[in-house]
Amino acid sequence: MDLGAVCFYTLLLLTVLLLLLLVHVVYRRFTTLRRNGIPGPTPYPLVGILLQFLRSKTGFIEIDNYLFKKYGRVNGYYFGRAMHINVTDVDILKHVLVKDFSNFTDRTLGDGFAGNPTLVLNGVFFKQGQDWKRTRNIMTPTFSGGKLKQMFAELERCANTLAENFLKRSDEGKPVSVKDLFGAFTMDAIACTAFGIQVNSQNEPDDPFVRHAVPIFIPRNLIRRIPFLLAAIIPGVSFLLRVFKIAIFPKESCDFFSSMGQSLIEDRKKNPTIKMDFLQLLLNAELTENSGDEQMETKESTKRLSTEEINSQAFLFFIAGYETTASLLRYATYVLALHPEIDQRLVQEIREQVGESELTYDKLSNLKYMDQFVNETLRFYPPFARFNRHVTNTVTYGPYTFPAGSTVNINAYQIHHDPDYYEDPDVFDPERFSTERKSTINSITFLPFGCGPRNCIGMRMALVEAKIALVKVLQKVKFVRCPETVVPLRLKLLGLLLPENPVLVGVEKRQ
Ligand code: HEM
Repeated sequence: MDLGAVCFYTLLLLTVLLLLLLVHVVYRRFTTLRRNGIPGPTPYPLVGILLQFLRSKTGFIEIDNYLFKKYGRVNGYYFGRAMHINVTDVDILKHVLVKDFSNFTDRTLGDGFAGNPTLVLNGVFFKQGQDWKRTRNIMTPTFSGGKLKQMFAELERCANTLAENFLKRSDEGKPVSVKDLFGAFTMDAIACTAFGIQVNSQNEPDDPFVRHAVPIFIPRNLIRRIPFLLAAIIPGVSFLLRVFKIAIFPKESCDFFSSMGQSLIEDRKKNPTIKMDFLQLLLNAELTENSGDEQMETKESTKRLSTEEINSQAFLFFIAGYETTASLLRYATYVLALHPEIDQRLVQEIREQVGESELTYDKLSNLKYMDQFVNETLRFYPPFARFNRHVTNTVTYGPYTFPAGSTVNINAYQIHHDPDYYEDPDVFDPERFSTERKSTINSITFLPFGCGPRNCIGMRMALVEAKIALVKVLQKVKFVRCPETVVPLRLKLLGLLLPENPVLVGVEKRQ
């Protein structure tokens, strides 16, 4: 055999060996879950369930339901290369969210997230490990009941504008897309509570704040999602996203909020104010920690947030609080349009407890039926219905081993509609949350704000904001079902729970 042929056959052999090695590595990867006792569908090589996900009209409502029915309360699948484990078992949920929190501290952000600017990545939602803990510890006091009380007047001002706007729409006698009005309200509310600026997005949609905020929440079409989907399949794509700064959040909007926050912070530092917004509260936390002693300073600096970090938190409140709270209000009005008897009870309670008098924080806290109604709305339609935890170290629960690096998914929508956890789960019944009955609900199965040390930091704020809006609006108008109201709602679940079409209801002036 001549030298050329020897080289050719050696190369061929090496190529075959390399291919076999690759097949072996891919095979090992895509059988990891099964080898660890986690049942699930046989994955399509490289893409996992990605194609089913793209085809599905209801997103994870249908997919998770199918997996649960076929494989049980702990099941696994692959999204691209990533290993995912769905859990609806209460005991394991308790371990993941609370008891073994140190092994589940972080969220899995996904490879597609790498290209986002630091304004986004510095937000507490996205931070990891010790850095998350430090940030969360500094932020927690800013959400106390006392601080919220001080923001009450601003929230009330925004809610008054909202009620007036609904009243105007009642004169028009046309179906109303309630999300548009509630979205503008939550935007105003966040602008004043997070940044301390008065925006009237409810009546001035051309305000620069509004113009830059709106694109953040418009879902990307398939073409624009391709780079992020590729990152889930092909190793190395996330590196390219980072290098070329290809971000899920629109760059222009991020730049706008980054420089706006920066100049607000600088301005506040130069001209101290007694404003009571999150920006100021975080700045106060920074100043309180500043002892003036240089040695101390270095030690203490781990306890403070940098200007850049403060800016990121204010931006995050906006991302986390805008769509979620507006969604809660959208679903609440939809329910009221279909259930006039619930509307009646709410209005009666508002008349008895508030009447024509001024609304206060304490009066709001005394609205018991309102609280039951809001909780049941959050159970029935949890706005942020699917969240996750990253598995840091391999851990075993009974027959299941969760490999390090995999992701545990918690589908609150599915858990809230599980007949083993809620009797007649598809019946809307605020009485489930009455004083007598609510103790029968296992807290780990009510997850609209997540659970454990990494739950929603804005929960109290969201509840106060939503309840003020409902009181003010229901004092003025009534929601009714109209021919354009779609019943039942068709929903899609990605992380947020969204209706397929805008929710349209009739609005009538309350007599
Ligand atoms: C009805 C409205 C809201 C709902 C349903 C909601 C729901 C959630 C959920 C499910 C999580 C994940 C929890 C977990 O992983 O266990 C979360 C996290 C978070 N939410 Fe909310 N949220 C709402 C409003 C707000 C508001 C108004 C703010 C801020 C002003 C906010 C700020 C945050 C932050 C910062 C996190 C991340 C916490 C961390 O990682 O430490 N949320 N939210």
